[in-house]
Amino acid sequence: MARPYVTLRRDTWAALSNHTEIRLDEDTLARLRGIGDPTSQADVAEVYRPLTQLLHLTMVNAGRLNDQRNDFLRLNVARTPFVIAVAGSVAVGKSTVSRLLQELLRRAPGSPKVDLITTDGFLYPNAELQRRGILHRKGFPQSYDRRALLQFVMDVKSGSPRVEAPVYSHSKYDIVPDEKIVVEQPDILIVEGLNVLQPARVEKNGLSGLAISDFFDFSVFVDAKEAHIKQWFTSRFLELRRRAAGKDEGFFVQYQDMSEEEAAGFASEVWDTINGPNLRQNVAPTKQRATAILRKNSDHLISEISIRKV
Ligand SMILES: Nc1ncnc2c1ncn2[C@@H]1O[C@H](COP(=O)(O)OP(=O)(O)O)[C@@H](O)[C@H]1O
Ligand SMILES: CC(C)(COP(=O)(O)O)[C@@H](O)C(=O)NCCC(=O)O
Repeated sequence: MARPYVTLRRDTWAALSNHTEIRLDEDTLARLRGIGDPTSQADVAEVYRPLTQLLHLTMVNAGRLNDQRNDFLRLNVARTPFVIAVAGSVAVGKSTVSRLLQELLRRAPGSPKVDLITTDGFLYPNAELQRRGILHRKGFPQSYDRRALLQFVMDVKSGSPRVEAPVYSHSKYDIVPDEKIVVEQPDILIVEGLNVLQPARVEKNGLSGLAISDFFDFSVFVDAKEAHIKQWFTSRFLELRRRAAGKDEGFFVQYQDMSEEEAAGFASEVWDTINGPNLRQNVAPTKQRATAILRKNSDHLISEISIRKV
């Protein structure tokens, strides 16, 4: 049976890259890594350099096609941003992948302006989630203001000069009122989030039939076995709790009185009741929609890469 993907082992993938020097110094890499994420210089060279090259060639050719199409249509419009999505479970390491791609793409020929936004800014505030009875469903598709997110991506992709996105704080566990991220005509926009590859819903009114994924030029799904991701989630929870020790503000203060075992048990329960079901029901089923799938083994090491060929 024909498959739309070509799947390559890491060493075969690494050999595709020419030896253009895209390097990150150790301090920069340390700044980009998420909590508990061991991404190394070897990963940059073997996994992210070929991915950056593939992204860059896709971008250059998409830009050319757009220019020619606009000429044909006699449209006098500027080039609009190339949009890259990064999808995958909670705690799989999307943020590290997104921040690395941002940094590496900034170093690509022409030094493009690369902005990054996370979809958590479009979560409904806790008070609204509570009103809807879905506070225990944070991260599920229905916990986002999907219409506002779609409008945001359409506005950026259409070349609007200035577009604002709301901001979520993990430490407050809520939307930060009055804080905004401003996106001003980047060459590349990276959109990171659990549900970015969800297909369109059929709505009764308004923007029916469209999803943010209709505006992506390239998408990456970060994949791993659920048992490993749960382990990373639990370790991160314990680490964040440790870091909150002695502080009197922030979401993790409430877990200070628990023993390590109780805290691990609590994280495991959050996984089993919220993030695990969300992964299985909503996130994992969108994997095959991605242009690239990065498969991680138990150590976060990317061992296999699949790329859509048709
Ligand atoms: N409770 C938290 N407190 C502070 N930072 C957090 C918390 N949960 C997640 N993060 C950070 O937020 C980012 C997004 O986390 P998450 O949505 O789980 O995606 P991923 O781990 O795939 O990047 C990561 O950089 C992570 O380290
Ligand atoms: C904020 C998130 C929903 C992820 O948001 P994303 O940027 O992927 O849209 C997730 O990281 C999270 O914190 N889930 C919380 C589940 C819970 O503890 O209720």
